[in-house]
Amino acid sequence: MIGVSPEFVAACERARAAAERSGRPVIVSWGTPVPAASGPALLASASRGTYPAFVWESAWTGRSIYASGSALNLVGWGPNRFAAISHTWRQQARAAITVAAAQPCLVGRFSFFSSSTGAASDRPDGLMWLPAAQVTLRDGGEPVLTLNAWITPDAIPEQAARPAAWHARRLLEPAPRVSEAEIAATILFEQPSPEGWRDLVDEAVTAMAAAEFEKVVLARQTLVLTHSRDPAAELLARLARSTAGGTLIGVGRDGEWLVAATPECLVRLTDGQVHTHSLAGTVPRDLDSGHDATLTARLQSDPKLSREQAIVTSFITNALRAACDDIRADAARQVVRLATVQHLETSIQATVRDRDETSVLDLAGLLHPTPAVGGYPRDAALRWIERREPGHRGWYAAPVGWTDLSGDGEMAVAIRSASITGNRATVYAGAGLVAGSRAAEEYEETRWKMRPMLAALGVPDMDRAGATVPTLEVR
Ligand SMILES: C=C(O[C@@H]1C=C(C(=O)O)C=C[C@H]1O)C(=O)O
Repeated sequence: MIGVSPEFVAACERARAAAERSGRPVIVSWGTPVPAASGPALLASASRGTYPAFVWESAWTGRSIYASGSALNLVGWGPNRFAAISHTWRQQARAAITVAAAQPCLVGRFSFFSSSTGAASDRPDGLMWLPAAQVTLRDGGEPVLTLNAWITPDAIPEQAARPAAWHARRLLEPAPRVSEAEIAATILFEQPSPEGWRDLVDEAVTAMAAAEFEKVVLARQTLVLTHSRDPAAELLARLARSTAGGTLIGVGRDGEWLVAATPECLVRLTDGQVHTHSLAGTVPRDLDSGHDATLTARLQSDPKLSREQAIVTSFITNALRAACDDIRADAARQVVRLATVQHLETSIQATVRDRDETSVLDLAGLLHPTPAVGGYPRDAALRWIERREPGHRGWYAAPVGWTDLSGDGEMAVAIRSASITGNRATVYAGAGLVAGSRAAEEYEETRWKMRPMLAALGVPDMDRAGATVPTLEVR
């Protein structure tokens, strides 16, 4: 049981004095190792309830973050939302007071599209926040609990320290077990319908034949009614145990959850070094290893899939030029194998030119959306998506992640994702279209991509169920 740590209260008093001197509120963070904390328990604690929640289990860096509550929200609107939040965070970070083992970070997510005028809808296009309490786990390291507060000149330290201590207790106290019971969920509808999908793919292929654009990613949504008591917590627990693969993400804010198990990293920044990849081109997996290898060979040799992925590589290397030098794309492409699909991947590295002025958020702003989820040329493809794709993308295929006080961090692309409100989940998947794409094949591809999320939600696999329907032979 954690009370309000006297050391944190003392740090809040220091921050108050600093805020009084400067006339501006100051971030204060205090940290302590919590050796007994475990990933699955933290996942369960962070994902229940209605408080601001952030869960991150990175497949790329091995870093996990479990966070509860918010000490400070940064909201941004419009196409400039990444740079605006980055700028404000940099100012806050410069004055921040960190004590002991503190590892504060800003966490959150962005929308795929932005309102051009700002404040056009009630949901900000970008929302990142400093959690009240967070536990960070790194491969091989001890879990560290960090308490954060934003201290104004007139704050009373004992009071200002309380929310962080309360959220820390919530994170570290054992949560009730997430139900392991068989779950069930029902598909309500698909958007667009299979026929609508066919028409849209044909329309996109015609637009590409008329050279309006070279590639566009068309997405569809499956709306699911879940019968879980706590859908986000149960879904995250199931995805963590499943073979879905990728980085596990849960973002709970304002009564809505974004949940993803994504293979796609938008960008990572560590000490001025940029890591990213172009991930595109898809074939399914097969349980039979011989057939699986044949599919991999097709992935590596099909000129259409190669083209789809090369467009992404060249876009990323060009976009990074605005802030980076020494941009290198690996000569050899890799294959990323997931539970139901496999993709082509090219690793890309670069060095940031001005470390003081470039955070992982600025880099995300340069890259989003890449042609892996938007299209190429970008503006023409995005205009087509906005006009023709039914339903809003919301947080789907958009940046989500974290950044620390130095601007380092990880941003993922929220694909293989679902958004959950109450007992309704919307599952998203898209497919890259180029000249020669066929509607039926692309539809199948989106079904494979949705499968792990639908399975974790409890939607039965109708293909497999069909195979087990008993048959009576009548004579
Ligand atoms: C758009 C999605 O995935 C993207 C599209 C891919 C493709 O078209 O082959 C492959 C990987 C992702 O970059 C999605 O999963 O929703």
